[in-house]
Amino acid sequence: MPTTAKICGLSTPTTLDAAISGGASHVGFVFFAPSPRNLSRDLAAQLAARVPAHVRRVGVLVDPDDALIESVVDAGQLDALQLHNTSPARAAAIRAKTGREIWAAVAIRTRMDLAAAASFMGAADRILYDAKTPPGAALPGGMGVRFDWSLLDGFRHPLPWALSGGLDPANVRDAITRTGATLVDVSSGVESAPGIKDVAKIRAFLEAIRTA
Ligand SMILES: O=C(O)c1ccccc1NCC(=O)[C@H](O)[C@H](O)COP(=O)(O)O
Repeated sequence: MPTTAKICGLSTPTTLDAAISGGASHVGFVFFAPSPRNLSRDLAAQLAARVPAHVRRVGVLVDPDDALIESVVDAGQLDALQLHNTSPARAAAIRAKTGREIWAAVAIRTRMDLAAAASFMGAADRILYDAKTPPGAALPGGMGVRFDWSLLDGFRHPLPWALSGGLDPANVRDAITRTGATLVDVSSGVESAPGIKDVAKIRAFLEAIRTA
């Protein structure tokens, strides 16, 4: 099965267009104030309008309250909500309330961290295995941290899944070969500085997965 990609943290028309024309299956919009990729509702609406129907819009949220969800889901025309630091019960409630596909981010550093994935059965539609960011870090994702992919060896995935954390144009082919991921997610690996996406790196990443 060919691998597809979500380019996360897009915030300009030019870089969004590069992700779309390069073949991304998903584009990610971050709604988390401390992030350099945080979008206002209005900018999200402008960007969302550029996305063709075959590309899915994923909103990235950190244990969001109802007000934030109500503010961004329609404005960003979000097809899926990627939830970080959110309990299974809350994820299930958000899924019931919005009717949107739910991706549960599970932060991985050790094999024991994988156990959390099963707790999202019935609450989420997909697990995003992401690297655990360092204690005290400002963000739970988007920091270019990679986890040991061998932790996934032999793991019985409880749900469809995607691989994330520290991917870039140079390592994504190995990541796919090593883990068998059919969906990969990248943010800082296609940036020139935090929050600044780089068109050439986006193209290189998408080209790399096409030839994986
Ligand atoms: O990217 C952010 O700023 C962000 C902020 C708050 C929660 C999650 C965030 N990103 C989540 C993502 O989906 C990233 O693509 C993922 O963590 C991988 O990031 P990277 O290691 O930089 O490729």
